[in-house]
Amino acid sequence: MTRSTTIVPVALGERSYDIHIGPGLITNAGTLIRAAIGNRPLVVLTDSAVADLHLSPLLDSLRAAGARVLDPIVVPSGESSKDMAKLGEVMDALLARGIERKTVLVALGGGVVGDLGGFAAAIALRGIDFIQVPTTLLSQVDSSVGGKTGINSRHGKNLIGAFHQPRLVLADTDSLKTLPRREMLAGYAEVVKYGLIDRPDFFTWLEANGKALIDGDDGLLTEAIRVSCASKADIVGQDEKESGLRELLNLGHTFGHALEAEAGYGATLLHGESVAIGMVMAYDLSVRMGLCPASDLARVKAHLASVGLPVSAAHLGGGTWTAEMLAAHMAKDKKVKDGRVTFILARGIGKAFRCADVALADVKTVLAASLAG
Ligand SMILES: NC(=O)c1ccc[n+]([C@@H]2O[C@H](COP(=O)([O-])OP(=O)(O)OC[C@H]3O[C@@H](n4cnc5c(N)ncnc54)[C@H](O)[C@@H]3O)[C@@H](O)[C@H]2O)c1
Ligand SMILES: O=C(O)C(=O)C[C@@H](O)[C@H](O)[C@H](O)COP(=O)(O)O
Ligand SMILES: [Zn+2]
Repeated sequence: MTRSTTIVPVALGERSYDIHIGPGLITNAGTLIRAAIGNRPLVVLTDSAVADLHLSPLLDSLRAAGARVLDPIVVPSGESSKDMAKLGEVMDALLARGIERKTVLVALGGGVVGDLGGFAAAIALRGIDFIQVPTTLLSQVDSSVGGKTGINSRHGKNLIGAFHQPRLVLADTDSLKTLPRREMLAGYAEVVKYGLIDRPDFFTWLEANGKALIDGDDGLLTEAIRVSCASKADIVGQDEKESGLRELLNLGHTFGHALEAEAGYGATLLHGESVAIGMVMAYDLSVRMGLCPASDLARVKAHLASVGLPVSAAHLGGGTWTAEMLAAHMAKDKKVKDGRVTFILARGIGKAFRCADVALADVKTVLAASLAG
């Protein structure tokens, strides 16, 4: 049986790169990396869970292609590794290995390793190249593409970081076979996001095929990853540094990041879960503002719930969270301009748009409704 690879280009002038999507890419990484960037010293950053599952085949492949491979750097799994202390440890480990400007960091893992590693690469020796080898659905459809890198702060999500594009992305669909179901679902929320932003036909396709792809149907998964990456590449290609259009990729995140901040960046609430709840809130807000048909909110909610994603914040915080607490986090969003948060709202499925003219009272009503379930 042929195991074919799909390539999605990201067109960014001299920072352009390819996203390879398909099976067997980790075992073939050495050849693909050499073809893309030549024979350069490599250092792999990964997390402890991914190291146990996928690090050896990657290192074997890099060495077989003749690369000089420095000792890998392994951080603990999970969102808590996206912090200043861990960044310091990674920087120290990179410098201790004697990296040079031509050394390339290879981030093997989910969005945490990609965001942390990408930021470390952006600042090490004032910038070294990096390659993304995403191993979660979320990182294959979203975080490995587009060059947003960074860490969390006690002031909020991803508040410290840099735009730094990878030189290559290798999304090995075989790696998803070891991914826990909860993580598949979290990644699926970001897949749904693309349908809701501007691809209504994709959302309809997901309504029909979502469950099967989460269950691991290879063909459907590859197609969903391809469409997601193409959607993101299209937007990033037009607005690399988020001066406008790219803000659409934040659908559900203004609310979601507030939930994540309040939850404390741990396993209680995964990023994708917060995005699912946040997208429902964004549609709820759009309906309450008279912008979107209530039937579209119902469709979004029904689909997310049907695959097993959370659609309200009722289960979070043990009844102690308030709309005011969450609204305070939102004031630190990166989309704040002149003190006003730009919200990503929708006129329907696949009709997302940016809106800075939102009343705080409406936002608090939506938050309170979600907390009440
Ligand atoms: N830069 C961006 O554009 C962007 C986009 C979306 C999300 N993000 C960020 O990505 C992060 C979330 O990424 P994530 O959902 O991939 O989480 P993650 O990196 O924490 O990975 C999820 C869990 O799955 C494990 N894991 C990873 N690959 C595995 C595999 N193949 N088999 C078994 N276990 C595996 C990890 O060890 C971890 O425990 C958040 O910090 C979010 O803010 C960034
Ligand atoms: O790439 C983007 O742009 C996104 O907004 C993608 C999001 O899914 C992602 O979670 C991103 O990290 C959020 O960015 P932030 O700038 O709001 O921190
Ligand atoms: Zn996200």
